[in-house]
Amino acid sequence: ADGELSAETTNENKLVRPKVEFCSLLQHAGATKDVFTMKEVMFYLGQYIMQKQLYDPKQQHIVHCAQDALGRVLGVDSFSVKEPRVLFAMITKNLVAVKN
Ligand SMILES: COc1nc(N(C)C)ncc1-n1nc2c(c1C(C)C)[C@H](c1ccc(C#N)cc1)N(c1cc(Cl)c[nH]c1=O)C2=O
Repeated sequence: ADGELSAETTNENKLVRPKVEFCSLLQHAGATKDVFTMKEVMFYLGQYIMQKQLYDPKQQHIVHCAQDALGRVLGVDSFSVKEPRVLFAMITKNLVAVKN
């Protein structure tokens, strides 16, 4: 059904190449390469969010990113970490699949 996460997207071993601005954001979180697995993308984004404390102090599953490069890259002012479909949809717009 539409809105279903494609197995492709959520396959954490899938190799992807982040677009330029997204890649510099991952590098800000410590990444040192330009091809990642989806699992690595989620790890570095998670590190970025925690390091910059972008989560809401009260509702910690909400990430506020309107004033941050993350918001520009994902195209939203805030999101919930409890919405995998929404999250993967925003993230995959910034990735190009790597043919291997
Ligand atoms: C604000 O978030 C948190 N705050 C706290 N505090 C104590 C304040 N503890 C844990 C989390 N937290 N929960 C989840 C995640 C985190 C951290 C690593 C951001 C990750 C995650 C979420 C969003 C992106 C993006 N852009 C990347 C990774 N995540 C994941 C969500 C999905 Cl859909 C796939 N993989 C994940 O790791 C979760 O469920």
